[in-house]
Amino acid sequence: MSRFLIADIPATLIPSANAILAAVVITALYFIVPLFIRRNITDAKGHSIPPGPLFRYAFLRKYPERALYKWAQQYGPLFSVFMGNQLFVVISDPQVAKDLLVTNGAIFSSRKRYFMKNQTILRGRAITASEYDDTWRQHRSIAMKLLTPKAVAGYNEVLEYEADILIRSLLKDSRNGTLPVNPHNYAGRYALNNMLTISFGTRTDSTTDPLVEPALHMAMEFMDLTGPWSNAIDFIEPLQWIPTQMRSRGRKLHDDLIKVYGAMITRVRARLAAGEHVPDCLAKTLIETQKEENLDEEDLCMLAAVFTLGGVHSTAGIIQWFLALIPSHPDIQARAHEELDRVVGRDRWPTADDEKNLPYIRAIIKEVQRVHAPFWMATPHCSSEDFVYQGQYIPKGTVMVLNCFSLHHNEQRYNDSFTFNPDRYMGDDLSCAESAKVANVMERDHWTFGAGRRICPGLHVAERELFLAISRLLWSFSMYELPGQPICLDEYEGLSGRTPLPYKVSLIPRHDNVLSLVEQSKEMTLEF
Ligand code: HEM
Repeated sequence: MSRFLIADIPATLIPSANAILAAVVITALYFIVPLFIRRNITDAKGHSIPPGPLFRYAFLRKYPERALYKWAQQYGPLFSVFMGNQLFVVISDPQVAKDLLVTNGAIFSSRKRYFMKNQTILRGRAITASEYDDTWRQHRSIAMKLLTPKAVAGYNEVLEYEADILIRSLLKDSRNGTLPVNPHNYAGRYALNNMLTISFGTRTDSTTDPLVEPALHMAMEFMDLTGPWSNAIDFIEPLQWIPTQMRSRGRKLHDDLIKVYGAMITRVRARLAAGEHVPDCLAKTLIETQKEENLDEEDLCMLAAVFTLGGVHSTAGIIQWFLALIPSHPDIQARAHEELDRVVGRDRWPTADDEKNLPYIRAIIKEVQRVHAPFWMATPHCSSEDFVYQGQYIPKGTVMVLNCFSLHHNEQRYNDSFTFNPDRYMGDDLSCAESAKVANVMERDHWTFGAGRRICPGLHVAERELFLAISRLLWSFSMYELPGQPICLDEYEGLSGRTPLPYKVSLIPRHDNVLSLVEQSKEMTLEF
C-alpha cells in the first residue's frame, strides 16, 4: 500500500505561508468587517434603506443628540444608522415625522423589545414597553381614563395644593430666601406627590419622607438604564448572556419596582377590604377592575409604577431646567413678573383659571420645553411592517427615532433656535395637546411629548403641573445665580430623561404676601 506524503505534492501546489496568512485574513475580514460596517438593505423592488454613517455602533453614550444633529445635517431629514445589528431610522423633519408617525401610525407605533427596558425592567408591560397590540390598547385606555382633561380638572385642587407646598418648602428651607437651595428634591417631591395622589391616593409629607428617596432613585435609575442609544447590552446579544453589572442593575430595578409599588397596591387593597375610604385613584380602579380586565399582579404594579416612572423625572426635570435658565435671563424674568402683577396682582396665587390670561408665562413654559426637552429622542417607536417612504425602504422591525433635538433647532421653524426666547410663542394660544393636532405641522409648538398614537398620555396633567409650579415660582420669587457659581446649561445628567447638573439658586421672596400666603397652607399628612 502506497502512503501519501506531503513531499509527493508538487511544490507549486503547496500554498506558501504568505498565501495561508492572506486566506486567514480574508476569511476573518469576511466575517468581522460586517460587524463594524453598515450594510445596505433593499426590498424586492430595489428600494434602499435611508443613507447614513458607514460604521455600526455599540452605543452612543454621552449626549447622543449631538451625533444625531450632525448626521441629520450630513445625511438629511431621514437617515439610518446601525446599532450592532439593529437598524435605526432617525426622523429630523416635522413633515416626515407627521407622515410616518401620525399618518402611518398603524405601521409606526410599536416598540422594540430592548433588552434592558422592555425585557428586563418592565417585562413588556407598563404601556411604554408593550408592543402595538391589544394589551397596549387595553392598558393605555385604562390609564387614559385617569388622564383626560376632565380628570385633570378633578385633580386641580390637589395640584394647586402641591404647588403651594413646593413654594412653602422652598421658602422655609431657604430661610425666607437667605440661603441658596438646590431645587432637585423640591421639584422631585412636587411631581412625585402629584403622581402618588393620582396613582395611590396618597402623598409624602416632607422631603425626608422614606418614600421620596427610593421613588426618586428608582425614577433616576430607570432613566439611566433605559437610554435608547446608551447600552451596548441592548445591541450586542452575547452581552445579555453573561452576568454584567448592567444586567444586575436592570433585574434589581425590576424587583424594586415590584416590591415598592406592589406593597402600595397591597395596602390599597387591604384598605378597600376593610371598608375604609380610599380616594379615587389608579390603584383603586385597577383593583376593582382586575378580574374584568384580566390583569395579573405584575400588570397592576407596572401600571401603577409607570405614572411615577414617566411622570416624575420628566416634569421635575422641566421645573429644574426652568430654575436653571431664568436667573441668567433677567429681562425675561422682569417681563414675567410684570405680567403676573398686572393680571393676578400680589394678593393671591395664580390659579389654573389665570392661565389663558398669562400668555407670557405660557410662552416661557413652552420655550423651556423646547430648549430643554427631557427626552431628546422621545421614546423610539418600531415599525411593524415593511414600508417605502419617498423611495426609501424601512423594513419591519426598524427602530424609529424622533430626533427632537434637531426638530427643536430647525431654523425655518425657530429663528435663532439656540437662543432662549419665549417671544417666539407669543400668539400661540394652544395647549400642547391641541398643538400636536394642528394641520400645518410647522406650526406645532414642539415635540417634547412625542408624536402619533404613542404620544404621552400624561401631557394634560403635566401641562397643568408645569403651569401651576412655574407661575407660582415666578409670582413668589426673584431668582438669581450665586456669585461665582454660574449654572451650567450645556451638560446634564440622565441617559434617557435629562436633568441639569446639581446647582444652587437664590430665591428671594418678591413681596410680603408670599410669606403670609404660605403660612396658610399647612403640610398635610395622609393616612396610608
Ligand atoms: C413634562 C412631563 C412629561 C414629558 C416631557 C413626557 C414625555 C413623554 C414622551 C416623549 C413619551 C413617548 C411618546 C412617544 O412614544 O411618541 C411619553 C410616553 C409616556 N408617558 Fe410621558 N411625559 C411627561 C409626563 C408624563 C406623565 C405625568 C405621565 C403619567 C401620568 C406620563 C406617562 C407616560 C406613559 C405611560 C407613556 C407611554 C405611552 C405609550 O407607550 O403608549 N408622562 N412621555
